[in-house]
Amino acid sequence: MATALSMVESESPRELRSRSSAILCEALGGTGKTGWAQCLYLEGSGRWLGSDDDETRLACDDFRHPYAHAIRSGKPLILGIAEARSRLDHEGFQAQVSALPGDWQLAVHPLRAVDGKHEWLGVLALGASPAALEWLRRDSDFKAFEALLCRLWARLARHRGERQREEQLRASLTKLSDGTRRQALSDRLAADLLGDSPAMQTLRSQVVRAAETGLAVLLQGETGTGKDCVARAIHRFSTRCDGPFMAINCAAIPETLLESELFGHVRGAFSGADQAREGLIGQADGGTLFLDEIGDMPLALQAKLLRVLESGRYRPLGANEELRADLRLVAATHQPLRERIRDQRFRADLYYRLGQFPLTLPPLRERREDIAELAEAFVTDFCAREGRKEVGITPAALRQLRERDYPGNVRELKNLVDYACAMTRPGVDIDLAALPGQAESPASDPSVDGESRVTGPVSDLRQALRDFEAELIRQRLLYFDGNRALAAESLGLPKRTLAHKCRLLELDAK
Ligand SMILES: Nc1ncnc2c1ncn2[C@@H]1O[C@H](COP(=O)(O)OP(=O)(O)OP(=O)(O)O)[C@@H](O)[C@H]1O
Repeated sequence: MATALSMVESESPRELRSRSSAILCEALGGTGKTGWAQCLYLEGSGRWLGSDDDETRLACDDFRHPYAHAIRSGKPLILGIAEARSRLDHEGFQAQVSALPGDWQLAVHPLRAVDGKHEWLGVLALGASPAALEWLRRDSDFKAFEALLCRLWARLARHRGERQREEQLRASLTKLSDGTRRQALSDRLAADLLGDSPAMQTLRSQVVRAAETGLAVLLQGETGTGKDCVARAIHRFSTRCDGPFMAINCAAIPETLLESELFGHVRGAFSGADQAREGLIGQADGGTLFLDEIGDMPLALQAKLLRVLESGRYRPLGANEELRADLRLVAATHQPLRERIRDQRFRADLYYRLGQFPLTLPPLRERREDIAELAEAFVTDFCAREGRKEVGITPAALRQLRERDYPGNVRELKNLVDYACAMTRPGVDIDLAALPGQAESPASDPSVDGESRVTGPVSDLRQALRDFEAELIRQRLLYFDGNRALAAESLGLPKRTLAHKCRLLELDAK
């Protein structure tokens, strides 16, 4: 009963084999010195037998060991150890029996399931004196033991097989659902980060991956490629989405103010600090801190930022105590940070810490196929913003947009489309003439006639250009109701240059 219980309590075929071998060794003579027993298992493919104790593999069609004979005949066999040593020269088998006394015998019992399936399980190898083996074979308990072993083994093996299959299924389901979930997130992201080019698809799936982790993300890309959009998306798709998203442009804030903006200060920390103020690091606790233009951060602050990233601790200006903040950092730059490191203007250790998950945003020139989708979306946005009926873009204008260069990337394209929308009569499709720099094209809007035509025969090119320039600026000023800032922006000119031209051309704002 104790033997049966010990076998029944086995939780795996391997454990059952080990317990059974120990029980048999003991039955054959106590400590194992007078008996040897081993259960070999038939590997899943049915091609070889293996031992739990070592790496031994014994092929079932290799008759240089006795197990192949027992499996082949389906019957137990018995042979003297001395004979086995001289006749059966399989290396693995010889290693098994080399330590057994020559006057012992080896009994091999093929084992198969005793249920309807009769699957082969393995073999039971017993070494002992002929008398001990004879006694064992005659013992009715041994038959019961063998039957129990086969029954339990088959059940455990099947159960295990099912469990493994279940685990595999679960794993593949998880994988599948992970994949499906990520795809769904990527698709959702496509509503904000437009573009169907392979580069944008890759970027969106990287954003989803980055959002899943808590790693610091470094966004690198030219101006206007969408770094700000990506930083916000990473926050929105992360587990921190309910926490704050704090953003700061390190280039836009004077060096002296940047530290207190980031770290905060206590009352009286510096002259004018009549109130304590929490910095952005503290405010971003539980959320995301987005540091734009990180390449412009002064070296002294870089060291302090590194400390925040390494330890989660920071000290507000003038404070004695350190505070803790749990935040994810997303940093962005259009600068080649490696060059800044070479120039010793950026810390290499911070660069590597920031770039735990580096992401590079492709410039628009490398994904021209996205221009049409972007332009159409920007027209739709404009119409919605201005409460206008939705319009399209003519094929000629679209072709022109695709062929242009955009050093300012998507931002430049967006501004251009906004301008073209503004220059087009409501309800009319955006045509070539509405795009800046389209002097020779027919105008879709009478208001831009003056911009797009050089009238009369030209006998003096300089004068014609001056007239054209004056007319163009006059029209723009009219269009923007005399607002020089808007007119200058729409012409890609600094405000001061436009003012200068107005003076030269004797144009007034009104
Ligand atoms: N893939 C995109 N789909 C839709 N809009 C985009 C995309 N990429 C950028 N934009 C738009 O272009 C403009 C500029 O984007 P953003 O500010 O994110 O660029 P940036 O790389 O952060 O620029 P900078 O380096 O100058 O700060 C924004 O209006 C943004 O909404």
